[in-house]
Amino acid sequence: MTTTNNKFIQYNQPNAKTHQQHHNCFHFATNFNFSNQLKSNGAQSIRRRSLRLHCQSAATDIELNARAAGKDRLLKVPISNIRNFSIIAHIDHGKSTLADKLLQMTGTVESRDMKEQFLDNMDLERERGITIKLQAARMRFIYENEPYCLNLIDTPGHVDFSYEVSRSLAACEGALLVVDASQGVEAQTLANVYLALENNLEIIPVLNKIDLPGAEPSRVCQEIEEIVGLDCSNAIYTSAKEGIGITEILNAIVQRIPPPRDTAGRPLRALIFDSYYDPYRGVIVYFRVIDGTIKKGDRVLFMASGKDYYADELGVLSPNQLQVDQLYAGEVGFLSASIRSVADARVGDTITHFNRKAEQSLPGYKEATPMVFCGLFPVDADQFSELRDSLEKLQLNDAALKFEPETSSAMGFGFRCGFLGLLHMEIVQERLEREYNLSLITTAPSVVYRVNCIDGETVECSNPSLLPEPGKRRSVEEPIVKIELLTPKDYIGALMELAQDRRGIFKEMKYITENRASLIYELPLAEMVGDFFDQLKSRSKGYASMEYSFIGYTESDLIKLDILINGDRVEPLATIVHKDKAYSVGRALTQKLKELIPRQMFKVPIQATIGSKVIASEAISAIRKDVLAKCYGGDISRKKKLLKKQAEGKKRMKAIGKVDVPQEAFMAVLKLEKEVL
Ligand SMILES: Nc1nc2c(ncn2[C@@H]2O[C@H](COP(=O)(O)OP(=O)(O)OP(=O)(O)O)[C@@H](O)[C@H]2O)c(=O)[nH]1
Repeated sequence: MTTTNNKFIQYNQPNAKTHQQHHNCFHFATNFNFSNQLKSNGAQSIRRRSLRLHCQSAATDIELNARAAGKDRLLKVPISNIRNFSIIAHIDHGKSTLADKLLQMTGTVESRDMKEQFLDNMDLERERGITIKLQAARMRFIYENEPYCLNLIDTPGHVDFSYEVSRSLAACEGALLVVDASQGVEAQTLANVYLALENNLEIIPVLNKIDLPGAEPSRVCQEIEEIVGLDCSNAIYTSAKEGIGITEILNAIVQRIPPPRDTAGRPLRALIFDSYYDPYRGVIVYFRVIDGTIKKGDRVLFMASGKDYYADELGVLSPNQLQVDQLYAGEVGFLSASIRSVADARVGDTITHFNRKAEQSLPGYKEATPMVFCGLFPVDADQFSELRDSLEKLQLNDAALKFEPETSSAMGFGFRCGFLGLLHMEIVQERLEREYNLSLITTAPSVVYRVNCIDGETVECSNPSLLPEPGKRRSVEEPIVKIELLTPKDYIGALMELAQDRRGIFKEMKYITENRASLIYELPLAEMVGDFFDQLKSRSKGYASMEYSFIGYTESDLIKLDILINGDRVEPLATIVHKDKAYSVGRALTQKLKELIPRQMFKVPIQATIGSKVIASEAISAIRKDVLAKCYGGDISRKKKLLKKQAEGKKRMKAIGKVDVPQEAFMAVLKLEKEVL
């Protein structure tokens, strides 16, 4: 890279080293990181193939122009020609398809080998069809014969990661609000728009999927105006799939989104919006320079973690990493500095110079707080140390993952792990099983309770089996969330019933359009962990959407329900329930366990208890070996003798026998019948 002056930056061809390093990065990312650039295009690479065919026949002048520009990695733009933007959308409204199309139209992504590189690493995201982590891509676009640099900062599409969404929005000046024209505004669209408005972003409404027969872009425009209060007179109608309206979007980004402010002379402040761990280079930090400039080799300080490093590598994402010597206010790039764990360079932290510190860090930094906990135990006890190593490796790349050893007489040695939410939990579990080949038993997720003890101490309890005895506790508080449900009016009743069943407290209902209503409830997080979302979807035939945020702790009448199998207390099956539901949950849980635990050679009683009081009980009858099979007809006394002998044998087996409890049984509490809850 050569520098001209502090407003003009020129990037030369990437050097061979960068390519090699980059290749390594992708290769190893399979094991340690499936996020970031992998997502950038990998998840959509299959779709992209079909898009490519379309493009070949429908290339416009602008597209060809942009493609030519994209091939040329030389980039020299003044700050007034930089645009930083994000795409916000509800899941499945077409954000990834559109991002793909933008990359393609600007010639940023086109070579086939790159697709192949991306292709195989994305199993988890591809299967789930969701964006898990964010990433960024730099595009070059020619507008009125002038080159522009458009930085797309992607956002994850799930509420578990809303903090990351807020940080990536804080790194932008504008956002495309993509709404499916056949569906309309959904809860998550709303939540993300509010985040964008909080960050003062210029929002460009984009009505996608206009190729669908059911698309009603003008109705949806009206809906956006009514609900969000956003002027939609200049909304852009697109079909990301068919490549319609893409050029209009690129033009609008240049015309409507303001360029970054030129604050290159100030002390350095760069906002981290993503980071991931690369086993060779350490943590790779993605950031947006808000103020000042950063040079390769600079000694930088991460203000929240207090750690300092020398920036060994500095570069831009196009979307492959290209090294540069310097980045200025307004630009988006990456750095690596042999950082050992993402915890040292967290999303939301501010990078400044060690020797010329910024006075204040950028606002909005938050530590990730796990909301949901569960126990992870290796099926094979020998895998305990492997499990610990794998969790440590995952943690290098995931600052939100927490874990500590847990021992249980029923399960042996394992770990109690904390996650941002249920999706985060599932991702970690799946990665442990797929990438690290571990076979795990997972216990039912629990939230963190706050127990006020009689001795004045307050303890946090994320493991139901460790809830202090009733005699020791004064009160128990549980986390409460505020949920907003958006639903067509036909399902209001069904959803109200659901929220009320889950101890929800009704707060507000309003019709946002003639046909759709918004319902606001406050309800315990514990009631949402589990099948709440599935229930929401099934009761609304898939039409309702939801968004939630944590609001605080509230005292509740909670008790611990224990489960005894064959007379033994099984700690991982203990659960904390509201007093009013204890009996019905106890009954349902014992029945469910009876279904799930296979029959043994002996009779197995299953009991639910509160303290020492049994509140429900079931029994799994024994498998009876047909000891009479060999007695053809004949003597009754001989038969009786054989049966008696069998009964004695079984008694022995019961005494020494061990019940095999399958994995599903540990999740039984999440699968209780609707009427119980
Ligand atoms: N008919 C039609 N389908 C589209 C269009 N854009 C996207 N889709 C389809 O809609 C589905 C969801 O698109 P995605 O791009 O994965 O949606 P997303 O918003 O990125 O979803 P997440 O990654 O989960 O956040 C895919 O099956 C796309 O092929 C469009 O313009 N028209």
